[in-house]
Amino acid sequence: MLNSKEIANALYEINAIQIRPDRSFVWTSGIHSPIYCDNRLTMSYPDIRKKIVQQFAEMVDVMDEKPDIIAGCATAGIPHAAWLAEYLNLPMVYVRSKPKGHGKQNQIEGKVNQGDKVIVIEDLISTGGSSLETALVLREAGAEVLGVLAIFSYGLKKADVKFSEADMSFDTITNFDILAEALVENNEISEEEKESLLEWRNDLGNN
Ligand SMILES: O=P(O)(O)OC[C@H]1O[C@H](OP(=O)(O)OP(=O)(O)O)[C@H](O)[C@@H]1O
Ligand SMILES: O=C(O)c1cc(=O)[nH]c(=O)[nH]1
Repeated sequence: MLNSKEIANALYEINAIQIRPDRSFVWTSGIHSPIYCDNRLTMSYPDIRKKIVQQFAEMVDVMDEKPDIIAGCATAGIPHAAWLAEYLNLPMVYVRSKPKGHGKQNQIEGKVNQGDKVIVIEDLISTGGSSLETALVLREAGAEVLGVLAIFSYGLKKADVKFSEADMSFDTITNFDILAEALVENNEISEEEKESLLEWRNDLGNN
């Protein structure tokens, strides 16, 4: 069973979550945010990264189709993809955000054959732009992308829309609603501050 709350609490405990009410965090999409979730820190905690891999493995286990390859989304998805590929004893590739400007000009590093079934691993989904792009690059290369799995999602409606328009599925271990509740339980934010963060997210998702 997915342990969404345990992973949300773990992110809080390793200080992966920072709050700035002045919205001075700038996301990759250009959005100015009052919160930043730095899942890269999980690399430094073997117990937590092992739990994350186990959660991903459980998600793969219940999928109708099984992957031939695990793909990492550059850069923060790459280590988790590597650990999952190792755990499942599967080949791994990673996908750059754009083709390399020298050498072989690759965007996909590693070997993907026509028709290979691939699962994309990402650390976090905000607007979904980065992970969906990774999945589409693999699809364009002839892979059958079974879906995107990520540690965390903000639950923005625009990400849902984007994925559904591309006929791509995604799932995450934990999400913003669960994290916000964990922050209240840990006395990091008040119930009112939680409501205000959720309202900010809901407004953002619809714009
Ligand atoms: O869903 P999105 O709106 O695309 O946002 C999420 C992306 O943003 C972060 O990556 P970042 O661009 O900071 O690069 P990194 O992975 O190299 O750290 C994160 O790791 C995701 O890849
Ligand atoms: O959208 C982003 O760029 C983003 C948000 C966030 O909370 N954490 C992160 O690593 N990236």
